[in-house]
Amino acid sequence: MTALEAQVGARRGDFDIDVRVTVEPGQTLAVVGPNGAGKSTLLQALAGIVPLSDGRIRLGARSLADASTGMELPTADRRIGYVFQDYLLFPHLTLLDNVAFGPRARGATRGDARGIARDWLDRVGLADAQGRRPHEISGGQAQRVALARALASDPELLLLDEPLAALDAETRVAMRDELTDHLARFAGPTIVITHSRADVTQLASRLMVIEAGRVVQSAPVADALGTPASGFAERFAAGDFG
Ligand SMILES: Nc1ncnc2c1ncn2[C@@H]1O[C@H](COP(=O)(O)OP(=O)(O)OP(=O)(O)O)[C@@H](O)[C@H]1O
Repeated sequence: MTALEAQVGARRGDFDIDVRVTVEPGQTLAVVGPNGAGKSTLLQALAGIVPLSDGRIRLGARSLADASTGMELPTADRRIGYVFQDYLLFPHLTLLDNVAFGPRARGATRGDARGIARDWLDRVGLADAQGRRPHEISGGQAQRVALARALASDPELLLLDEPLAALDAETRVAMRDELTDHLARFAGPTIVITHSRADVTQLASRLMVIEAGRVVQSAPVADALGTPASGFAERFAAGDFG
């Protein structure tokens, strides 16, 4: 079983984060905070897109990064599934090849990678659309492809950056239910960034509030929402952000 244990120091120009995060296998941690608090920076540091300035990242027995030695495992070798805020599908590739990209990058033959991709498109209900390109599908479908692509590479850690934010209200409710099912089947740790209280209560078991690059609160969801530790956390718990 693979837990995430990280102490993440990272810089973005004048801005920096210093966040300790632990997520157990099969657990989902929701990360909330005001705009610019450093939530995406945290995920990008975990994924190796932004280097650590301080701290270390461990995933199970593996060290992904250690600032004390300068070790940074390349993103492709971290075994991380990442759903970006705006999905970032490859526009010129079919849905099948978008999803096959991860397994292919991990060394699967073209045929095997496509087989895995077909299986994942089937699981997210898009088997019939495998030959389409991203501009030919809806936002909800793109969200499903992005999730299939993240999971098809058999990740040990799942990072979701506002995965439902771009969807209309009705689609969001349906996709939240689908995401709940996928997360229940995923054995590794998951971190989901969101601005939605409904996402937190339905998807996550723990909640972490980040403000100005620092952890303000980290607790089981019910405790965090019941005793919010800051003005932002209080407004979030009251459902002011949807
Ligand atoms: N590529 C970059 N170069 C320099 N600064 C950046 C870069 N990306 C983000 N920042 C800055 O880093 C800070 C944190 O940004 P980040 O995207 O991590 O916040 P966030 O909590 O995810 O915000 P949001 O809720 O708006 O997505 C912000 O002040 C932002 O302006």
